[in-house]
Amino acid sequence: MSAGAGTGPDGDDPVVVSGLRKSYGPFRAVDDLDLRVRRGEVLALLGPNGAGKTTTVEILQGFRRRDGGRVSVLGCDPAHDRRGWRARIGVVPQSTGGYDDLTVSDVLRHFTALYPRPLPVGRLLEMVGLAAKANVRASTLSGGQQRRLDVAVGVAGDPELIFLDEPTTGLDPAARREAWELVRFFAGRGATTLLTTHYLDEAQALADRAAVIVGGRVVECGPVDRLGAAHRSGATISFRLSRGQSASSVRALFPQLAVDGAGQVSWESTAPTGDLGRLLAWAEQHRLGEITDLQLRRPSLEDNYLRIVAEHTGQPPAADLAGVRAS
Ligand SMILES: Nc1ncnc2c1ncn2[C@@H]1O[C@H](COP(=O)(O)OP(=O)(O)OP(=O)(O)O)[C@@H](O)[C@H]1O
Repeated sequence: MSAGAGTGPDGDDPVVVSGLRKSYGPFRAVDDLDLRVRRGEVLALLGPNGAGKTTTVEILQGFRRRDGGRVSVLGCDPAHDRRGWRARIGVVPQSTGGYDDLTVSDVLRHFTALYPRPLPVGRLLEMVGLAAKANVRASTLSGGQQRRLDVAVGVAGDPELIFLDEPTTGLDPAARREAWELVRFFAGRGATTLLTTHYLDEAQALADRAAVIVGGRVVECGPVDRLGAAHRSGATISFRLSRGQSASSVRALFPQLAVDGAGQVSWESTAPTGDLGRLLAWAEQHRLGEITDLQLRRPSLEDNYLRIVAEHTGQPPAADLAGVRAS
């Protein structure tokens, strides 16, 4: 990786954004957005369609002008970027291609020539697993191979900061896993990565932290496994009633529970250990033996994400819409 990131008033953080604003006509697409990406981390940018992710990222890359706010990327303002600054960032956009009749190695020779300290073409080919395709026309590559070439192009200059925009959209499961390995590979080299994705499993697998953008601002930012922790209960407890069994006695213990038409009982518990203890004592008292399908489920990143988005859009989470809540 290239050395020499400057340390300025924002310390060593490669990306520092505060109060960012951008409107399209009367519509405010980015509205007082704050964000920090720390050196060497993978930060996932999450948010529903139209939340303002692409607008923000393109401002950081110097491809769009902002209306207001402060932006520092590798110590520089992207609105006044210099050639040297651009060479230190790598961009893998959502779709590239269009390499026509060039071979894979021609494409990489072309892009590496644009940088002062590029990675050697042979090295790039090996990194992305395309060495065997070096002399093949890029236009004949499969979708997954094409995406790997896109990644190689994006990192040709050995960047300190990599922007990955939905890197695995359209890839089959095996190609997705390979793309993940590439992200890990560059993270392992010390690069900082800003990953935009709609896949929560991808964020979970790759990111150190995640920022959720809703309505043009960051509404939540933190370690992926703690996202939304401040706003949610501990776990969902569920079990199935036996045939002919009534929920009334257990409802006396847990008034918030819901029972669906199939006798599935569930409730959100803020104290799951205590609740489980009381449930087991209830089962013992009623001589129920085994409790059918007893489960304690911690919220997944997806549950937390949907809840955060719901809180900030006023829409119920999709999971609640799908589930049967009434008794
Ligand atoms: N050039 C433009 N002119 C007018 N409106 C735009 C323009 N670019 C984006 N918008 C609007 O700004 C809002 C934010 O768009 P943006 O592409 O930044 O969202 P996003 O979070 O990247 O969405 P997605 O997840 O669908 O890619 C959307 O309502 C979009 O329609």
